[in-house]
Order: sequence, then structure tokens, then C-alpha cells
Amino acid sequence: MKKLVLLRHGQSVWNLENRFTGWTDVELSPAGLLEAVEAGRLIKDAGLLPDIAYTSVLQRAIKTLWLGLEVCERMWIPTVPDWRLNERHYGALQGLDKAETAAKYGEQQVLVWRRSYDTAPPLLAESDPRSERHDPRYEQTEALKAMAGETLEDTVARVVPLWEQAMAPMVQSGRQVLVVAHGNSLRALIKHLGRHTREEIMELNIPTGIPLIYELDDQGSVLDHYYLGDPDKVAVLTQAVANQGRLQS
Ligand SMILES: O=C(O)[C@@H](CO)OP(=O)(O)O
Repeated sequence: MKKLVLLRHGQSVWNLENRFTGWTDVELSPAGLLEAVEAGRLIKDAGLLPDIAYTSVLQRAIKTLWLGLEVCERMWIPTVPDWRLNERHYGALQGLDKAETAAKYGEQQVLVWRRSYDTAPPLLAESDPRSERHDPRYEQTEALKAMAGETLEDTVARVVPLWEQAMAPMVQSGRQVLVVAHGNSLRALIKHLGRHTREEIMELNIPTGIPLIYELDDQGSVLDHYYLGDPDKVAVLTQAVANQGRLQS
């Protein structure tokens, strides 16, 4: 049996401000920095010291990885940044306040934008100053296609090849693999791992900075999955993520 460690980055400054983030490269908040250190401690205490790690090319994931590896005394392992682990691109929603967007378009529409499987956000024009078009990180054609805005289905289509080509062979060869990514790129990976339906994956919300363990058999089928740390805290934080698209009370 193999154990794969998935970790959503620590709280970012836009998580704190409740803004749609996507590919916007915001930094960790002070609380997010602490979450990253605590995640490293949980991974170390569970004896899951990574041999190799994969991240997105966004600093909130990379910094979370760095801080976690420092706690694990594993800063020397190979780390692989890949844009295919980036957050789902949120198109023209990037930068907007989620509660204000719910007030303007309704909670139901925001829920569809956040959690439906095949509805794209309003698209981001190439000429929009928020576009990542000229960012040297994204020279690949495929990345350029994604940056107008993605459905979760689009995100699955880029995450799964990375899983199959790079990460799954590492896991199956017995390496301890750590994946530090984002709420929706991890939902994309989990949909594939758990063979979830599109309805099931709509219900999944992942809190920041808490290691999520997937136990896999030799064929890659999921045997079990669970968070490290206090289950009550995980439940509260998971609900808080689900509530981000609600009207402010
Ligand atoms: O804004 C985003 O990029 C994501 C993750 O922070 O949010 P959501 O949970 O609304 O998909």
C-alpha cells in the first residue's frame, strides 16, 4: 500500500479577502505561513517524509512547499514545479470579491461558477490587464489556451496527464510523493483518483494547509483517504470554504 500526500497551499492574502484567485500569483497571508509550517510538522510526525514533491508555478503553493520541507528537514529533495498543477483559471472572476459577486449575480450562479463540472467562468480577454499572457511561466501553447478561463473538466484534462506520466509512476515505484497545489487542481486530481462522478466532486471542498492522505493499492485504486490533524477543525474549515460564495450575513 502506498500513501500519497496532497496539500492545498496555506491561506493566501486573497483567501483572506475572499477574492476569486485562479492564476493570480498572490502571496501567503501571515496565517498561511503558519499553516504551511504546521502542515510540515503533521507530515513529519506521520512519518511521511517526502522523497519528491510536485507544485504549481504559483508562489502560494511553492512557498507552502518550501516551509513544509524545511520543517521536514527535506529541502534537498527534487521539487518539480508544473503549471498543470495551477489553480483552475477563474477567467474574468479573478480578483472579484466572492460575496459581492453573490450579491450581484446570486448565490446559485456563484455556486455554479465555483463548483459545477463543466461551466466556465466569464472569460478573460487577452487585452485585460489581469491576463497572464506575457508571463514567461506560460510559454506553452496549452497554458495559453487555459488562461481565458477553465471549467473543472479542463483542469482535469491537464492534471491527469501529469499524474499519469510523472507522479503515479513515482508513487508506484515506492517514492513518498508530496503534491502541493490548489483547491480546484486537487479536486481535479481527486476526481480521477477516486473515480468520482461530476455530481460527487461538486460537493468536495478542501481546506488550506491540511495534509490529505490518499492510500492507494498497486493498481492505483484508492483504499482510504483522510486528513492529518484534528477532524473537528478540518470539518469547520471545510465548511468555511463551502460558504465563501454565500452572501455576507
Ligand atoms: O479563488 C480561487 O482560486 C479558489 C481557491 O481559492 O476558490 P474557490 O474555492 O472559490 O474555487
